[in-house]
Amino acid sequence: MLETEELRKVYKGKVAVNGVNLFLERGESVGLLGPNGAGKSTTISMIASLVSPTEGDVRLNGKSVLKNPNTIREVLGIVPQEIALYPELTAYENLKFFGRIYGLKGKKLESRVQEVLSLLGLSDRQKDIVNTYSGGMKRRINIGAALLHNPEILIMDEPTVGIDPQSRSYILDMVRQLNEEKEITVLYTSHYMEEVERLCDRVYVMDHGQVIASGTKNELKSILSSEEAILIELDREYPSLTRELKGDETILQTLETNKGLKLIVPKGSRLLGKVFHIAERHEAQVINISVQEPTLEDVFLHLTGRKLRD
Ligand SMILES: Nc1ncnc2c1ncn2[C@@H]1O[C@H](COP(=O)(O)OP(=O)(O)OP(=O)(O)O)[C@@H](O)[C@H]1O
Repeated sequence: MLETEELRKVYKGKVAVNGVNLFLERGESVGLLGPNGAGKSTTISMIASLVSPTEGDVRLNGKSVLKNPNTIREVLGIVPQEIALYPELTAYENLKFFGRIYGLKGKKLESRVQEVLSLLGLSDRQKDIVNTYSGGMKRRINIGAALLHNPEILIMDEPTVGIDPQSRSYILDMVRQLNEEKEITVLYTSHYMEEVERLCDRVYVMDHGQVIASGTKNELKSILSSEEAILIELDREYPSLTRELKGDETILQTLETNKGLKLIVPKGSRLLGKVFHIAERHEAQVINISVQEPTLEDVFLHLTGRKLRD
């Protein structure tokens, strides 16, 4: 349905996107995962015809979007990272304004605004000015603005950054519902791997302007079929213990987490006992120790040597 061909963007000599090939089949929910600065926003801005590529093209049902930018604007809803609303207008007035931009009028506009408000769970608050809303509610209206014209494809640029857990959960459920029930094709950009794991059938992993891996979640995780993670929860930080584990040749990677340490080890290496013993030697108080299957975060770490969020 939608594909990019060797998309490239250079800003004043700096390469932001470097030969990206993506495709989306109708009805799919696809994740675009990568750290800050990976080139995700630039890629989707080119897909939406908001930024012109230095090289490459975007094709919608086989036709060049560069040559016919209006074709994509009609079928695409794009949710930008920044809130783009009029703070002194009510939610209802904002949505009416955006609906008119899409050419909706009269009863059709009114009923579509009410449908979208209900989908957003904000019908009760529609007469309140946007300035009085929480960050999460503003985000929901921002999403609503992209849905008014009933798009076939929805592209979202990190729609849950910096909002409360309740709104986050609401947005994730809503995106799932739009994809599964309304059959909207979704491209979901995020640096939260757990969101991509929850929402998306297929994932592209981007870093430094390039796609470094792609596939279904299981395909990506199978990259790590020879590894597993040991999670150690500690009562506090133990720098000398961390140093020793980082220097241990049988441990592939040692990462500090907010609760303790995560060790990537060869599968079946039975290092649990040894790790426990080392912790004991450093008089570390172990609250919990467990073995975990790889996550998409681990896949990213394996491919780049870095965490998704630094
Ligand atoms: N308008 C611009 N002018 C110059 N450089 C830009 C511009 N937009 C993006 N860049 C640069 O291109 C690179 C990719 O940025 P982009 O915003 O696409 O990444 P991202 O993966 O979406 O990251 P984030 O999650 O922080 O938005 C970055 O190095 C960024 O500084």
